[in-house]
Amino acid sequence: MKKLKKASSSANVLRYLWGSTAATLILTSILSWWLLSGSWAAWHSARNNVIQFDNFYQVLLVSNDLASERAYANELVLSPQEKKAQAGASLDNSRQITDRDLAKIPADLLSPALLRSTIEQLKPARNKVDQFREVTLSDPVVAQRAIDSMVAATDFYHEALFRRTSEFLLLEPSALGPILRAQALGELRDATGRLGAQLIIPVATHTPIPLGNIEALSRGKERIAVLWWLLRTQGAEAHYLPGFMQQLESTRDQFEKQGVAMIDSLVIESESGQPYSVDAANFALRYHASLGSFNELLDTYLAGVKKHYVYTEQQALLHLMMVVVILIVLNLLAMGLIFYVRSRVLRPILRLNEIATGIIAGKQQDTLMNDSTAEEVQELFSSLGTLGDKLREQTRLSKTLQRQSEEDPLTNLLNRRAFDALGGNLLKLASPQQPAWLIMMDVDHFKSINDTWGHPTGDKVLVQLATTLKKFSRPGDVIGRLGGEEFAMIFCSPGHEDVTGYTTRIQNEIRRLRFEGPKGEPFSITASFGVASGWQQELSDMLAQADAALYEAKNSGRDRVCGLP
Ligand SMILES: Nc1nc2c(ncn2[C@@H]2O[C@H](COP(=O)(O)OP(=O)(O)OP(=O)(O)O)[C@@H](O)[C@H]2O)c(=O)[nH]1
Repeated sequence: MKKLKKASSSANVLRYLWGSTAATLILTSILSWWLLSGSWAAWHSARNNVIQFDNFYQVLLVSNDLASERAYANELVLSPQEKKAQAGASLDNSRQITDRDLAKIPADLLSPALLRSTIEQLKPARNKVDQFREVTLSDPVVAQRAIDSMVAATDFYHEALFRRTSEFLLLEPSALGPILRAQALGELRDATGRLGAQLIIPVATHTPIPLGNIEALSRGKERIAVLWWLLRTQGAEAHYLPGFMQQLESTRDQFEKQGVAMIDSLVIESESGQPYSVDAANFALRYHASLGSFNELLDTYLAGVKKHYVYTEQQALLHLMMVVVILIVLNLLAMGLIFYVRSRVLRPILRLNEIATGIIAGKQQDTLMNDSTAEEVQELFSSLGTLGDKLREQTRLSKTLQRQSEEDPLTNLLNRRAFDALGGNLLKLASPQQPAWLIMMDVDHFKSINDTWGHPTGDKVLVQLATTLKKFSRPGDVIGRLGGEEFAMIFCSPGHEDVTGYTTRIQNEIRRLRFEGPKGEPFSITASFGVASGWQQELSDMLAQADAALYEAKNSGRDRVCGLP
């Protein structure tokens, strides 16, 4: 029962270990998933921001290119004959930039159909502007048409841009601020360009500015004021674009002082009927120059935001990789620890338990251990081995001592004390049907053997007698040397016939024994027997009875058995 309990407790320990391993695996997987999903989401969002903003950058760039191209187109329309070639070259250069950036827009950003439509809108507008490569402005209506068709082509593209912006924001709401502000910058560039366009024809034709243009100027200024206000509301960009606000203010200052001031004075001149203080070509050039910083402003903003998004993405990726590496290391450590404890500590301890159980049961145990066992457990193995050796030595010693305390050293039969103890136990098992029989035996004239042949010869006789008694005894018989040349046997037997036969066989055997003196002199011996039987009585009483019978055998001539019923 105890053994079973020990075996099941060993199995339990292993079960608990596997249970803990499974629990650790599940918990670390949940923790890993939780940590990884957060880092993954952060990285994914940062990466999305980079991609989306990059896409938006492409689309916005074309808007900016178109605004710029419009300004060069205005310059060409208004330029005097001698400057036509230079203005044409600048316009060509600007158109190349627009076409290059348009070609770069991937099909999934703006549909090919939409791009085709933009190009189709652009082509006739450009053709109308190209009429002014050779001829100077003569018909203001034709010139206005050329300028308006360029504005219409830009408007068409802007519609597509707005649609795309709202799609971006749906995809990645976290980029809302930067994308709206970038769009506002693009709008600002466009609105400031359109403002100047309202004055080009009146200035070129030296006519008052029509009311419609004055209203358009007023709406344009309001639009620009709203855009300036919107751009002041900086979000997180304030941290990673520290010089941007300053650049914004200086751009505004430059535009107010040069562009807006020029427009305002032209409007006053128009309303007061004065001639314009600047000719159309100069106006176009100077106004275009006052818008130069808008392109830089947009470039600074877009490049800064993109750089920030790329940096954020790199940081998020680094964080994600660190989390992955840490989790892998942690998982490996946890697994390693579990397997270390299992193979180097737990299994050896279970083996130690087996060895200790074996030692308790008195079995010889093999205390060899695996080299990979933990050092402390190895020491335990070695100590247990030593303990086992010592216990076995102790057991052997105590067995020897016990045998010595119970044995007669000459004949190896039980001594008197052991005979009394074992004989007393046997007597307790006796019953009327199976009484105990006690036979006392004493060598006849043993003194004369000693005297005649010497003490060593007497010893040999005693040893030979002991051998003879053992030879005739049965398992369970208790045989002892009571002292000197006196021996006794006690056993249980149902009837005296058996005892008589047994005693006679021993008596005859002793008679047949042949001994030699120190010089080979032959002699033989006889012995006298006293028998007693009984149950439920003390051994000492039976010994007294047998002794009395032995006394009788001695007195009645020796070499005989007395006391049998
Ligand atoms: N050799 C030897 N002799 C022993 C030992 N123990 C006792 N004796 C001797 O045994 C002898 C016993 O002699 P007694 O008691 O006179 O008896 P006995 O000579 O046998 O005479 P009966 O018994 O009357 O026949 C003594 O001489 C003891 O010294 C022993 O261990 N070895």
